[in-house]
Amino acid sequence: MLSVENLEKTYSSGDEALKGVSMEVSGNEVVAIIGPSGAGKSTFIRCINQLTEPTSGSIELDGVDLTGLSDGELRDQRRNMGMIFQEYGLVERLSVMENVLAGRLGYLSAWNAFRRDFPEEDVRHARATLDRVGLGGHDDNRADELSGGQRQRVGIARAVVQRPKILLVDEPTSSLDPETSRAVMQLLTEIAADEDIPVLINIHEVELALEYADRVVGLADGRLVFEGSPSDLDENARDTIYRATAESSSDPDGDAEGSNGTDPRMITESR
Ligand SMILES: Nc1ncnc2c1ncn2[C@@H]1O[C@H](COP(=O)(O)OP(=O)(O)OP(=O)(O)O)[C@@H](O)[C@H]1O
Repeated sequence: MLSVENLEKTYSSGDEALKGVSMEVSGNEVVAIIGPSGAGKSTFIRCINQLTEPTSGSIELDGVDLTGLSDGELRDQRRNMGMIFQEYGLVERLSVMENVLAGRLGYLSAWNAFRRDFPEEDVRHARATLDRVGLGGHDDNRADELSGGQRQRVGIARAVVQRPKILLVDEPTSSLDPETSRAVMQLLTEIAADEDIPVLINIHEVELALEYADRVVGLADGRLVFEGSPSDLDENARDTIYRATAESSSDPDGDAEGSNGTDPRMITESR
């Protein structure tokens, strides 16, 4: 289970990207984070993976606090978090198989990692995972020979072979056409069930979140302002998520979100 408590992030530029966000993600649920540009969605995912250091708050994965770890401890904990990126994050000149096996590098000794010497079991698992994501037979293709949708499937396979405890997914469909986007979202929901792990997805496209997520979280101006099932995300809820940024920038007290004060699902303060 991922448990985030009162997470804050202020960049050195002074930008307050997260202002006390708390949430839990567990089981094999698919949770979509939506919100306007600049709401803090990417910062949230990057803080969980410690690609960005939070300013304060706690992040626990299966009871282990991920903040303040030594480099070695962080390396071990990162193995537990599969990360999937908007721009795929592949090494374009390497083969599909080499890219997928990169997900196992964190398990190798430094010497074997240097030589890219993977156990046979890792290679078997990588091949089976490539079949699973619909890329069987593409092992030897270079990554730059693939379409965007295929590249994202390689990114998903690389995360899955880590055998992570959670998948963190940052805008997986932003570079894809609508049909491919739906196929990628479908695959992610199937992986959550097959691997029995939760999936936390930042996503711009609200309709995709509604179709594929079990739960939707709305961020606005660094705060969690909505949390509920897709069916709870009615027009009023959407309005709150997408209006809050504009209102808070003209609200000197910074407490404009939830100002309608009528909907119990709207979260007006950090928990
Ligand atoms: N590296 C950084 N240095 C300084 N400020 C940053 C940095 N990254 C993000 N920010 C600021 O933090 C705030 C939140 O940005 P973030 O990228 O997390 O939002 P987002 O919801 O993911 O937006 P988008 O949907 O456009 O990607 C914004 O004000 C942004 O300008």
